[in-house]
Parts: sequence; structure tokens; C-alpha cells
Amino acid sequence: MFAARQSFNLLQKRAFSASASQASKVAVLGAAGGIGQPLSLLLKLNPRVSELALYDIRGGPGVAADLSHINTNSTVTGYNPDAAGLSDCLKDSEIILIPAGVPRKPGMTRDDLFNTNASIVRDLAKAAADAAPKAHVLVIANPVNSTVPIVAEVYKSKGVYDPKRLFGVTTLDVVRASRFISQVQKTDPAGEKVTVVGGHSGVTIVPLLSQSNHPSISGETRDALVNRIQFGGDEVVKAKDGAGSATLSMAMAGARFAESLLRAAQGEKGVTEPTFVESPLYKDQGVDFFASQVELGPNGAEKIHPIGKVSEYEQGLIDKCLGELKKNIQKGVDFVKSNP
Ligand SMILES: NC(=O)c1ccc[n+]([C@@H]2O[C@H](COP(=O)([O-])OP(=O)(O)OC[C@H]3O[C@@H](n4cnc5c(N)ncnc54)[C@H](O)[C@@H]3O)[C@@H](O)[C@H]2O)c1
Ligand SMILES: O=C(O)C[C@H](O)C(=O)O
Repeated sequence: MFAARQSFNLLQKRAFSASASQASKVAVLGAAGGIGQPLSLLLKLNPRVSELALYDIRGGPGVAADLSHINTNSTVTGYNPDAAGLSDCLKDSEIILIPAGVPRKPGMTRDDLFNTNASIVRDLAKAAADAAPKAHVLVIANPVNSTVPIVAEVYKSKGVYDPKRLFGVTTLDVVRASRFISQVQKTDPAGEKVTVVGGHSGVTIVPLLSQSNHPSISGETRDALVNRIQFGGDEVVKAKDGAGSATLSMAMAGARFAESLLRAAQGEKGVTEPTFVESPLYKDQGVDFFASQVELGPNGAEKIHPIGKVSEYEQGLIDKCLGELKKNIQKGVDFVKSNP
């Protein structure tokens, strides 16, 4: 309790000492939702954020009014869909986070969300491409494997696509991976770094345990761990029993990714995060987007790291991932072509 209070005080102190030269406007689309609210809270506590712009089809101004009483320096403004609400929210943003969209219920796959979320993401992408074409866009809405290509196609159609500035947020997969491996190995998760590559759903989530601190994990223990990382989202969907999917852990993961981008934008070198981006790694196999470790810089994705050495077992997982991923990506591309 004392330690938690100490680190909160430290966060507040840093917030008050943030320099004005680091002004960064961050917009959250879907800000009144299960992810949007705690994500906005964490961004309000981040001293690197100077202006927080919160948009939702309902409830944005209420969340903004609530957060605006927190005694950190950033301003918070809420926007409704009326008049120029969305474009005002987006204008001058450095980062746009998109958690808008419906979550899963038990028994659903992420792909089952496509019919509803594809058009939500397409429309928000159109507005973002018009109002803030240079912003970094962080797509959280599922199915990420398809919604990221949707945003890319919209930006291409408007002539403003910059692949370095578009990211599918897969941070939660590595957050889970480090937590789950620490539970098996009885270690501190803070010291566990597990590379997770591929996409963000089921078999497209590929943990590379051979590159972790515990490369010798094998047999049933390895299989169970890999399965838990691939299907971790289902655990939460089942436990919430119809009330949605991961929101709090996702908010933490999204805030971490935004913080990494801001650190890189503000000049810090060597900042890396795993993320689903347009990638050369498997283009020769027709897979244009792939999540791997990416070095971030002021212009976004500066360097896409190669996968590195993988075991035969992991190569099998990657092969399975690629087939599924290719279909998911094509589905997003086709959607925009038929529903521009
Ligand atoms: N990438 C990941 O790792 C990850 C993790 C968890 C959840 N998700 C996904 O994030 C999405 C949101 O999940 P949630 O639990 O916050 O859902 P939620 O239903 O609690 O919140 C979604 C919010 O989006 C808003 N919204 C709907 N249409 C909108 C539009 N056109 N413009 C602006 N806002 C709009 C809703 O009003 C709502 O407030 C889901 O698709 C979920 O699957 C992704
Ligand atoms: O599982 C979900 O549907 C939400 C999210 O993608 C997750 O991984 O928790």
C-alpha cells in the first residue's frame, strides 16, 4: 500500500514537472468505454501528455469532466459526434488511440466482431486521415489483424498513408506472456521479457519462448504456456460472462505503448515495443502486416526487428499463423474496396 502510494506520488510529481516544450495532444476515440475510461485515466496521469481529447458516440464530455479534476497539468476535453466534434477532437493530435468498437461475448472469436467494428474503424480512420493525417494511429479495436489493414486502405485512398505511423496494439500479448511465464517459473514478471510475434488472435499469436529467459521450457509445460498466451483473451471473456473482454489490463498495455511512442518522439533512443505493422518480414509470402519488436522514433516505426532464431516448434507456430493472418488481412483490405 505504502509502495503504491509512493509510486503514485512520484508519478504526480513528474506530472507537475513536465516541460511545456514536450506538449503532446493525445486523442482517444471510444473514450467512454470499458478500455477508453481507464486508458484515459492513465494518460491523464502521464506527464508527457499535455492535452487529452476524448471522443465517444456517447459520454465523452462526462468522462472528460471527471478526469479534468485530477491535479495533473494536462487539459482534458470531451467531444460528442455533433457538429465538428470528431474533427475538433482529432485536430493537432500527435497520437490517436482507437478502442472504439464492440467487445466479444463468450463463444465468439475476434473475427466475429468484424461486421460491426470494420465500419466503425473505417469511419474513424476517414476522420483521422482528414483532420490529423500525420498523427500516429494506435488501433486497439478488434479484430486487430483486419482493422489495421482497414485503416491503411482508408489512408491510402486519401493519399496520406505512412506505414511508419500505423500500429496495431499487441502489447497486451507480451504483458500476458511475461505474467504467465512468471507464474510458471515463480519469478518477478517485471524481469520476464517474452517476444510475441504474428497477429492478435488465437493461433496468430506466436510466443517465442526459446528467446525468453527460460529457453529450456519444453513438453506439456511449454504447450500449456503457449496455449494460455494465445488464448489469454478468452479467459477474461469467459470470466466476465457476457459483460465484455479485457479492459483494465488492455488500458495498461495501451498506455504503455503510447508512453513508449511519446518517449521516442521526445528524443529517447532505443525505445522498442512489439506491434502489428506493415512489415517486410513475410511480404514474400503475401503477408503484408506482422507483429514483431519495432524500434520507435520521432516518425514512428523506425526499424522492424527480424524474428531471430526460432525453434522447429516455433517455426510450426509461425507457419500456422501466416495462413490465418493472410486471410484476416485480405478481409480488411477487401472490406474497404467494397465499402469505401
Ligand atoms: N488490441 C487488444 O489487445 C484488445 C484488448 C481488449 C479489447 N480490445 C477491443 O477493443 C474494443 C473495445 O473494447 P471495450 O471493452 O472498451 O468495449 P466497450 O463496449 O466497453 O467500449 C467501446 C466504446 O466505443 C464506443 N463507440 C462505439 N462506436 C463508436 C464510434 N463510431 N465512435 C466512437 N466511439 C464509438 C462505445 O460507445 C463505447 O463507449 C473491442 O473491439 C475489443 O475487442 C482489443
Ligand atoms: O479477447 C478479446 O476479445 C479482447 C482482446 O483482444 C484480448 O486479447 O483480451
